[in-house]
Amino acid sequence: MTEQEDTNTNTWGSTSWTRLSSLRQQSPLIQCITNLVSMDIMANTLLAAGASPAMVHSILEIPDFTPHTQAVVINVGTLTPDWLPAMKAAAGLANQLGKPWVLDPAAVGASGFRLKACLELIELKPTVVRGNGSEIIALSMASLGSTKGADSLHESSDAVEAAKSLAKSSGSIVAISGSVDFVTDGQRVVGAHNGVPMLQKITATGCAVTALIAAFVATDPTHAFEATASALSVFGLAGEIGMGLAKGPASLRMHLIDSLHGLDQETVLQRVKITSFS
Ligand SMILES: Nc1ncnc2c1ncn2[C@@H]1O[C@H](COP(=O)(O)OP(=O)(O)OP(=O)(O)O)[C@@H](O)[C@H]1O
Ligand SMILES: Cc1ncsc1CCO
Ligand SMILES: [Mg+2]
Repeated sequence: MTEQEDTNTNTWGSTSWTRLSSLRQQSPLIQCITNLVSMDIMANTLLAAGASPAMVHSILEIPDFTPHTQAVVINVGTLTPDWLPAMKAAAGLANQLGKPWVLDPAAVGASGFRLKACLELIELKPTVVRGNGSEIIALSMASLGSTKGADSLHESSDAVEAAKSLAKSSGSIVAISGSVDFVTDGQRVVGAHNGVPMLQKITATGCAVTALIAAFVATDPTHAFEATASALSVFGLAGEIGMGLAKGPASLRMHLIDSLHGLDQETVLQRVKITSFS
């Protein structure tokens, strides 16, 4: 994999700023069917960015509620059999209504039950799939493989070929988080370089950035690739600024949310770093 000359950095800065400002103006409603660990940080990340989160996951509410949303996030991090029908109903309805939906295959390699559920959800055509390196490899190979629960045993760069193959077979944009966050549609590959390693020491930051991807895509569903890379970069940038103020993971969590809320145009234009790979 070769990194390309950095000529598009300014374009990506302005793309990221346009997406973040649209998000703040439009304040899209994002339905989150997510794991029990992630609910708080996911809702707070969406609010800080300018979106409206709603943790609505009963199958009885989906026919009334999902049509009013601008995007849906589905995360299998604490999946039990009773939640799966609601996830499928929401994903199916989003698909039918032409709304973007994003899958987070959290800890997909942990069990056959989770893997089968994720493969069934992929059949419902997510707009974007975002996982860490181990999750994308497990999902792409449809195998339990090496995993450490919700944490990754792989570098994100180890999963790029798996991500390209998953993107081609599913038609989804696939994103891998890690030291560089890669995004591919099966042909193009870009890497978002923003972020700090300490983000891994706060639970569910990956889940939170998946929800931010859904919110960015909601503001421009026809450019899901660009919106996904922008969301990953903006979240990483908020982490970098937050890290400058933090003493450890707990205060980083607070400063991450504050920094996302306070991001301004100059900072985004200057510091977003997204490059192309081939
Ligand atoms: N080594 C690293 N350097 C910089 N940023 C990182 C690094 N590893 C992860 N990140 C960032 O941390 C955030 C979470 O990514 P991670 O890959 O840890 O997700 P995850 O494993 O799915 O997390 P979770 O399951 O806890 O939600 C992303 O914004 C990612 O860019
Ligand atoms: C710790 C943990 N376990 C299942 S989901 C989750 C949150 C990070 O994905
Ligand atoms: Mg995860």
